[in-house]
Amino acid sequence: MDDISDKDYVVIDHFFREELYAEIRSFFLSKLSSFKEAGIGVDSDNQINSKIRGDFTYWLDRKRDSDLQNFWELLDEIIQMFNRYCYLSLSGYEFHLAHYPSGGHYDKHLDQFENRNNRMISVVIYLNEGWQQGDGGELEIFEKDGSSFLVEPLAMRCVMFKSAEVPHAVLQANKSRFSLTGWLLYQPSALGKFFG
Ligand SMILES: O=C(O)CCC(=O)C(=O)O
Ligand SMILES: [Fe+2]
Repeated sequence: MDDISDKDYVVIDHFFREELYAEIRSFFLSKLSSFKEAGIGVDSDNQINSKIRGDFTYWLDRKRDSDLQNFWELLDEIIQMFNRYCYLSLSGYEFHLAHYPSGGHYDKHLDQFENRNNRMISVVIYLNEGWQQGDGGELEIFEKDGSSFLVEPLAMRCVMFKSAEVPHAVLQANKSRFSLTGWLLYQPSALGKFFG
């Protein structure tokens, strides 16, 4: 909590109990055939441009995806913590599973859209067991002074950052790259269901 207040981002390893991690990963694998090519922008603006991003996503829905019940409950706790310790007024979230096939990347961007600015905190959880140097798909985080550093997308690692403040990019993956990505919202939104 202190890190995200001071530095705008935080990287946490071993974020989950093993059991919860295993549940998320097996859910991910069970949905892999239903992923769709991700777009950029919101709603009617939503365009697919694989020059900018090359991932495939599956938007989650708490009611339908009740196999992730333990994850949803953890998320409720995380939101409460942000509200209590960082004085945010988070009241919703939107999450998707993301698959970057080999060759996929995402250019430098911010997670807020021009016409929609309710994404407060970005949360990325990586599911890549046995990731090694050379597999690619590192998350590049840009600091305010323009310097940047790389975060390896290791299994059980969670990265959180302020959606409006931290520019970031996903370097080209040389192997399939799996993650669970989402946004904690200032106001709830159903938009997530309609794009990606
Ligand atoms: O998967 C990641 O490391 C970041 C993904 C991302 O930036 C996004 O989906 O907006
Ligand atoms: Fe992003």
